Amino acid sequence: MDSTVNVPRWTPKPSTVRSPLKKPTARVDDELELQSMASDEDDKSLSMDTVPFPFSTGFAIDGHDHHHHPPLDSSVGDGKNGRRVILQGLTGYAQPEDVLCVMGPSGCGKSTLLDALAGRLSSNTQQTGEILINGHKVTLAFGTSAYVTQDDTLMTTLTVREAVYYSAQLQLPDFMSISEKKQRAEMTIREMGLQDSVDTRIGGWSTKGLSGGQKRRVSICIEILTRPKLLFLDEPTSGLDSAASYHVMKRIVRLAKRDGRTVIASIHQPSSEVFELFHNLCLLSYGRTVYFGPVSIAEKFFSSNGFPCPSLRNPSDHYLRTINKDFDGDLEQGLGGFISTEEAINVLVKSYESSEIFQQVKQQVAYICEKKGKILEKKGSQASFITQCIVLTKRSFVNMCRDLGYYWLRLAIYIALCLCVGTIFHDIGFTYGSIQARGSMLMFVAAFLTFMAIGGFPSFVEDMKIFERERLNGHYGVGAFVVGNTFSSIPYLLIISLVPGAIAYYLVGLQKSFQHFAYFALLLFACMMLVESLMMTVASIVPDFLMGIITGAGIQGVMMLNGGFFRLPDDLPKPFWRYPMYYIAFHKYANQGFYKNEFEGLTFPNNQVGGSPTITGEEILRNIWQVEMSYSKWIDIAILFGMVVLYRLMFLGIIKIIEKVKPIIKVVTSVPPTQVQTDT
Ligand SMILES: Nc1ncnc2c1ncn2[C@@H]1O[C@H](COP(=O)(O)OP(=O)(O)OP(=O)(O)O)[C@@H](O)[C@H]1O
Repeated sequence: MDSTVNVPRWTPKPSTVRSPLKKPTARVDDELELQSMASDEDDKSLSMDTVPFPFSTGFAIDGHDHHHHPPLDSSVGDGKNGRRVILQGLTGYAQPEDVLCVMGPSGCGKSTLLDALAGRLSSNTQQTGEILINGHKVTLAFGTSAYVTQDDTLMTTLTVREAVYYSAQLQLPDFMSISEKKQRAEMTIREMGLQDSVDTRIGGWSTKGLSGGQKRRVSICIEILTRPKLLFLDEPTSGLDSAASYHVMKRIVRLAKRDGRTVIASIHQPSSEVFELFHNLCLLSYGRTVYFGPVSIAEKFFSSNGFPCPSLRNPSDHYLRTINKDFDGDLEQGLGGFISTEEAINVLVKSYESSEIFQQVKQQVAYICEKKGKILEKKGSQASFITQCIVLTKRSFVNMCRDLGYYWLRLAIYIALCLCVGTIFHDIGFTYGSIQARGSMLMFVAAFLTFMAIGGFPSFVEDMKIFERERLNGHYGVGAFVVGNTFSSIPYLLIISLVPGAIAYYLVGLQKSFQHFAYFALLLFACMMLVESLMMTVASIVPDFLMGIITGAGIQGVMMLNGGFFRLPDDLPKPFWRYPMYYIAFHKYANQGFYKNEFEGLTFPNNQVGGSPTITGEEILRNIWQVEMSYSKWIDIAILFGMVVLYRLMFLGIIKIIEKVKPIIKVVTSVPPTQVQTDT
């Protein structure tokens, strides 16, 4: 409870509702009313985290900056004629204890508005105008607000209880006991009506688990666990039946009321019961505001403009019917005959702009901004770094264990491949020909077995998606994610280095001592970790699974080609391939480590004419494979482990850089309002 702001409530009680068409009330009256209403709640608001959330983004449609705070505009490049406007000239606000409902036809810009408010617009979108929290500019991503996005990005292998409980451990403060965290998780699950499916796995494309509506509720559960001060919900009721929608929304409204939270929700088709739960309504049509104000007077606004709600129709259905021009059809306008939907929208937009409600909204925005409450702090997770690391390692371990595609399928294929290697190179012997066979076999293990790590890429991408969502909502830091992801994979990589490695090693009949096998398995493990780290780095830059696989395979292909087997090191063209690429490719160290481990100490018959009758392993390494003999095989393995650390740090660094650079790009690409107007 760190920010305490005493904010007057603006929304008039139903008895004091003024018709939008009545003469505007003087500002001083508003203030008096505000003050008196505020005093009713003084005690309560002083003890709560309250976050008035005025948003005022973009520019005036007529091009004049006639608002104290420029309104919102958001546009996106259409690839041909400059920019396409998604939102124009929106002004509004949201305040504690209230739920602001954003409604409009599909594609009207609801999600874009929520993204703009939450500071999450994609980089190809330009935004102008101001978004202020308590009168201050605040970046809302990374833990300052919670956002339930339209798509449910959840860990599909976990049960509902596990997903919510892990999340509780990640987000709730360390001073809360384990049982308190469990209790909070259970309570939130019950609040969202999921008590009957607590032990059901969430499920995804491969396995059916929860229904779409149940997943929606799990997503909401996870975000409301910490009772965030500012909550964005993008279509929280999609996929829910009307009763479930009502109960879910009622609980969210209760959360807002009881804890003084600010909630902004976009919604498609609220039943009349759900609609009545909202306080303020922001009705958008093709990026423009048709209405922003109390839900209770929206009906009057529509009827006064000639669009009264028929007696048996749900008001929200009526509003959407009136402002959806995607489908042809004329509307009846009062007694004035029929007009097209486009005209109806224009009438409503113009009427709203000249209405008293709009004046009040602007006054309210100005008032909240003048008051300048406390700056909304970034809270994020309150669990310590160590707790985050432990929980993420556990969660990721469970996920890897249950996701067949992550490691188990790879293990099966590795076993099959190693059986192939073991039978093709079976009992390799110590003939002169076995020198080449040994080299090829070891190179195959170093390059192709590790290459198969790209098979896990789809799972990496899923992990990254979940990370991105949780990171933006401030559930944990990048460092904890990297640690969790690294440590959870170690046991699996050890298994797939040991079991298939042993099959190949002993079937082929490489050096017999255990110490040699241990080195072989350890080197294979280091290579596997390295390739995984490389692929995670690729996933952080190319978070698309097809493009990522192609990129990862390409990088590895180049390294493999350049690792000193297909072209001997001395023959590699100097400027690029020999220096520096040969030293960057991990295959160099992998091949040389395997070769030193196998050839050192062995002697082979020499079939070369004119030479000595035998050739030692060291000579083979130096003269045939051109291995660097100035350091031991343990240095090769140490370099590989060093590369693992470096790649993991690169992974961490890239995520951090992307986080830092994205907002800068946004600022650089955003244009002043007048320019945007020209574009439109
Ligand atoms: N980054 C973007 N690039 C291109 N077009 C975009 C982008 N973001 C939004 N749009 C376009 O803006 C319009 C509004 O999209 P938005 O997702 O905000 O609509 P919505 O009201 O939430 O729709 P729905 O209710 O169907 O989810 C759409 O036509 C969409 O194609």
